[in-house]
Amino acid sequence: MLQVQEVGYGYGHRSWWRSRSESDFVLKRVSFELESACCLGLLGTSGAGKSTLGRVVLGLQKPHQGQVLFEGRDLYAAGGRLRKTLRREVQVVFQDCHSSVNPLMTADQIIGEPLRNYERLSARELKRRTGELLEQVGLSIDDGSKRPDQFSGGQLQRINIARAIALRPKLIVLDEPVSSLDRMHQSLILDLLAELKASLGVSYLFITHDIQAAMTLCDRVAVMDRGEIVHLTDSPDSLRDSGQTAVRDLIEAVLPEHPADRLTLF
Ligand SMILES: Nc1ncnc2c1ncn2[C@@H]1O[C@H](COP(=O)(O)OP(=O)(O)OP(=O)(O)O)[C@@H](O)[C@H]1O
Repeated sequence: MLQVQEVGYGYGHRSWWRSRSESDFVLKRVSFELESACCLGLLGTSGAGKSTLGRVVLGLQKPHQGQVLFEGRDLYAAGGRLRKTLRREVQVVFQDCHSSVNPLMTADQIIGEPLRNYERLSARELKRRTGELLEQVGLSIDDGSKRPDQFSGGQLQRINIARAIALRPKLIVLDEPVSSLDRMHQSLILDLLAELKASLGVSYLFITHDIQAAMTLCDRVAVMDRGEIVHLTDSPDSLRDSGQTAVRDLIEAVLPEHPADRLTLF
C-alpha cells in the first residue's frame, strides 16, 4: 500500500555558494513498505528523523531524494484532484491532543470537520455519523456537545482518533499519540488503536520512542538512528534481545514506575 523508496530530506536552504549535500540530510535513503491492515512502528530516539519521515509520508514535506508511493501513485507527482483523494486516505493523529483541536469547537464539530469537507451530508446525517464515531472511540453521544477543555487528555486523544477515522482512511500516521498520557491512559489508547485496526482494516505508521508501546501495537518495527533505518523486524518482541546499540538505548530509556519492575519488563 505505502512504499517509501530511498527517501532523503534535508532542512535549510540551498544557496549559490553551497549546495545541499547528502551528508546534511536528516533522512538518508530511507526505504520501507507498509501493507494493508498492518502497523509499522518507526522507533527511535529524539532527533532520529521519525517525525520528518511522518511529514514526508503525509505529503507535507517533499523529499529531496526518492519517492513516496501510495497504492502505486507518487504522492508528490500527483495532480490536485488525486492529491485531494490521497489526503482523504491518509490521516494523522499528533502527540499534542490539545493543540490538535480548536478549543472553541464542540467534539461534534471537531469530528465532523473532515466529513463536512469531503462529504455532502445533511445536518441529521452528520449528527448520526459523529455520534457513531464518538461511540466507536469509547465516548458517548452526549460528549458531542462538550468543548476540549471539558475533556481529559485521554478523552481528547479519543476525539482526535475519531476525527482521523471519520473518512475511513487506509493509513493513519500516529505521531507519538500516547506520549503525553500517563501509563494507564497510554494502555487504554493503545487497546483502542488495536481494536480499530482490526475492525476497520486500517494501517498505521506508528511513530514512537517508546519500545514497549511499539511492541504492544506493531506488527513490524523499523528502528531509526540519525536518519537511517538501522533495524527492521517482523517480530517486535525480538527487540528486547537485540544487540543493536540504537535499540539498547531505547530500552535504557524506559523508566518503569518502580525500579524492581525493570528486570521484569525486559
Ligand atoms: N523545521 C526544522 N528545521 C530544521 N531542522 C529540523 C526541523 N525539524 C526537525 N529538524 C531536525 O531534523 C532532525 C530530525 O528531527 P525529527 O523531529 O524528525 O526527529 P524525531 O525522531 O521525530 O525526534 P523527536 O522524537 O524528538 O520528535 C533533528 O536533528 C531536528 O533538529
